[in-house]
Amino acid sequence: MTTEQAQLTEIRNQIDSIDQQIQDLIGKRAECAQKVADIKTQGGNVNAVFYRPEREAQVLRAVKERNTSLLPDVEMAKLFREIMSACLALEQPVSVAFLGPEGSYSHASVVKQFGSSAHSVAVSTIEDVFSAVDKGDANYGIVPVENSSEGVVKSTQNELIKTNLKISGEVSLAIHHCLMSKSTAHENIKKVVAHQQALGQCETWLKNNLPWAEIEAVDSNALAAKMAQEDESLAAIASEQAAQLYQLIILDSNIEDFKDNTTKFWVIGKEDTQPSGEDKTALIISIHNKAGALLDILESFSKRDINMTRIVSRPSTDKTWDYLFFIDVLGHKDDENVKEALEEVESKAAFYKLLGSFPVSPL
Ligand SMILES: C=C(O[C@@H]1C=C(C(=O)O)C=C[C@H]1O)C(=O)O
Repeated sequence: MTTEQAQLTEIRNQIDSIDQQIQDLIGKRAECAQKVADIKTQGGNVNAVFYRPEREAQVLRAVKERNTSLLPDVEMAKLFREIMSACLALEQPVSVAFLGPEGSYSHASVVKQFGSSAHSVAVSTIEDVFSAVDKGDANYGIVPVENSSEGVVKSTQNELIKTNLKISGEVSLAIHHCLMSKSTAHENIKKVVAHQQALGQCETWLKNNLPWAEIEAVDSNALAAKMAQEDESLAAIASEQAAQLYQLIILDSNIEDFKDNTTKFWVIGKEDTQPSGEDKTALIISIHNKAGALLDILESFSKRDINMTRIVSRPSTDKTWDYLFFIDVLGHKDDENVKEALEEVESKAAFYKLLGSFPVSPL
């Protein structure tokens, strides 16, 4: 054996032994998760809630805080995200409705938030995500709220105004588009297919790199990838996961014109989420049409040092030129100062709806 081989064998033996220890510990962790399930279902409780977003956020934050390894904090947290996902599936596999088909960015956000052991349920519209959770066809749903270059998602806003469901989590997903095809050569591509939003986000890149190609908008990027699987003259713009799923070759990565392209998603469910120590609260209000009314409402937050992280306005659909405001603040609705501020806002607003409190995402 050469010295190099001997050195490698030595290290690989060490890795084998570490893996064995990790596996034993994961096994022990799974037993604990099972015990948690037994406690939750004690006395025949059939309404037990297994998924606890605030607890998961706390576990992931602790992982990041403890991390002194060579792995970046987020990579370490992602590993624990998967371990928790598998442990939760032992208690009860959680089902999550998303805007399909598989391989969409909504699908990627399900995996980011719930891990790959979650059971994802593809539906065809954002309205269907809400109704799947409402009817109990899925435990949770994930809906896109806002994209950094394209703005708010109107159909999600419309549903949020009407729904009785609560927001229980937030996922930020960096959107990196890839150009993919069955063919390995750019010159074979006659047409590029993608969702209108993705085409818009890659417009300059397409002009510079595939000036000869025809461009066609289709219903979703994942559908575009499906089409490219069947026709070598097509290239699709979609996610890396879509390329894997539809067995396409990635010709170019990160082809979006704006590099910080990010979409924010919300998790919707039936339960209130307990405080995790670092939370956000989302609400919708409309105000009386008088001078200073909005300022008056915002003061309820600012005088208590409550940080407002987002305010988005849109015309109300039932009264012309009345406005609705979608507001996010830092803090949980049960935190004393947030609670007081919300009570005050409710008393001042013409319309008030609390959408929920949820953990600030550790991932
Ligand atoms: C184990 C529990 O249930 C689930 C699994 C968790 C885990 O594996 O750490 C954390 C929260 C819950 O989603 C719990 O409630 O503590």
